[in-house]
Amino acid sequence: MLSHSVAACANDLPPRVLKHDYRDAMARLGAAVNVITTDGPGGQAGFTASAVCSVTDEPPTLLVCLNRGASVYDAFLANGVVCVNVLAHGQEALSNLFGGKTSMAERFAAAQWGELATGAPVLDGALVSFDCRVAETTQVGTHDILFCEVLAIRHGEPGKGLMYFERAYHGLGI
Ligand SMILES: NC(=O)c1ccc[n+]([C@@H]2O[C@H](COP(=O)([O-])OP(=O)(O)OC[C@H]3O[C@@H](n4cnc5c(N)ncnc54)[C@H](O)[C@@H]3O)[C@@H](O)[C@H]2O)c1
Ligand SMILES: Cc1cc2c(cc1C)N(C[C@H](O)[C@H](O)[C@H](O)COP(=O)(O)O)c1[nH]c(=O)[nH]c(=O)c1N2
Repeated sequence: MLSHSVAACANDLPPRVLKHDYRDAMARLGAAVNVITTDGPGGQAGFTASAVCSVTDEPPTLLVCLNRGASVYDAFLANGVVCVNVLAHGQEALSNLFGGKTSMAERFAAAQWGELATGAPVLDGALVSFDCRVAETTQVGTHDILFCEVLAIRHGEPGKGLMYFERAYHGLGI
């Protein structure tokens, strides 16, 4: 009962945060940079994502937020498989290529790729890659949240991670 009235109260609050203020604030929430790939009946596609995190280890599941306006959206929807390739420091150019407005051919020509269980492209030189099937999808605002069940993992060479913080890339770690 209490939680119901709290929720009703929360729904009555007026929206106070503008989009650009939200983005300015989010710029301070540092995150790892990943290239998310897919392949299958919808074709090969990939995009850069920082909105990625672990959900549960039983079953091993991570989430990826994908803007429905992205050119890659239809391919991801049709294929139902993804590979989350965690970028290493030094792969900034690849992040920018997969970050938009370049053709898929140009994006994939810039690196070497393998595959694991699903056929989604696995990036040579990634710190680690998670090969997944999309178990569930939820829509929130402009984005789909893909809940991705991990079917196989490939570890790359250890090295510095690539972080995105204050709208710039930074190396992190050893
Ligand atoms: N989650 C996302 O979709 C996301 C995250 C990072 C960057 N981007 C893309 O890269 C561009 C450059 O980003 P930037 O960090 O240099 O500057 P920015 O001012 O556009 O974004 C600052 C921060 O806001 C968040 N953000 C940006 N666009 C978002 C969106 N559409 N939905 C949810 N969160 C969003 C991210 O955390 C981002 O790091 C953005 O305009 C956007 O197109 C998208
Ligand atoms: C560092 C960084 C981080 C992100 C992005 C960009 C960059 C540079 N982009 C944007 C995304 O990569 C871009 O929109 C896609 O490549 C699709 O662009 P096209 O529509 O194909 O031009 C992005 N998009 C998204 O849907 N979810 C995300 O988490 C992120 N994160």
